[in-house]
Amino acid sequence: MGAGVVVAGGRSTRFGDRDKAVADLAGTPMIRRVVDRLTLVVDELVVNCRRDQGDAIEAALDGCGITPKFAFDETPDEGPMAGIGRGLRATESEYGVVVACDMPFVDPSFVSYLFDRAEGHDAAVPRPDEWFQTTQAVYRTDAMESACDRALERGEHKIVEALFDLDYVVVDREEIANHTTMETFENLNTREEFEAAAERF
Ligand SMILES: Nc1nc2c(ncn2[C@@H]2O[C@H](COP(=O)(O)OP(=O)(O)OP(=O)(O)O)[C@@H](O)[C@H]2O)c(=O)[nH]1
Ligand SMILES: [Mg+2]
Repeated sequence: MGAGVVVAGGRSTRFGDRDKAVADLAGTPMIRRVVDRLTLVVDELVVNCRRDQGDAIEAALDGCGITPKFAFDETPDEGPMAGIGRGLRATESEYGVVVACDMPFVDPSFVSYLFDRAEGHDAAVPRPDEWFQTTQAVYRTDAMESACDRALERGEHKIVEALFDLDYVVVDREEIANHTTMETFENLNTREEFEAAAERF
């Protein structure tokens, strides 16, 4: 097992005037759903967010299986890659799974499979289509943390720019299909998507 790093420092602009991380999704804050799935397969938990989100997220996670460690953004709004680097830096494990706070269907058994696939490499990243699912991927914590720093120094903000600096394993569409369903990657951005997803819990 390794660390779970939940990235939650976004502004939820497509969602509206509230922080989607703690929005009530069929009776449970969305981030709590993510964390409750992750705690089945990690032994350490870090939440990355802005300092002003801390109290609400801490309340949403009250009583969950693993007491979260908070890794607040040094500078807000630097993008998810900065958040990933910040979160990974706070971990103690060799490997960590990064999951966005808006992926409430994340499949714990698939996360566990990603940890196995990353062994001996710097990362295991699903690629179900042309896009890498960098916010549901396992990274060697120290390697990705420094790759994020280097990318930021180069003025790059895309998570793949950090990934491309690493020895990474691609988990392709067929391999994904053998271990989970596409639902694991579903991320909720708008209130419409959120309300439609709530019906499925
Ligand atoms: N730390 C940090 N995390 C971020 C930042 N931007 C996005 N994220 C996180 O990255 C993940 C994916 O981001 P989005 O789906 O775009 O979420 P968002 O930015 O809150 O929402 P939009 O404003 O609608 O784009 C979410 O878990 C966000 O919380 C940021 O600037 N800093
Ligand atoms: Mg965004």
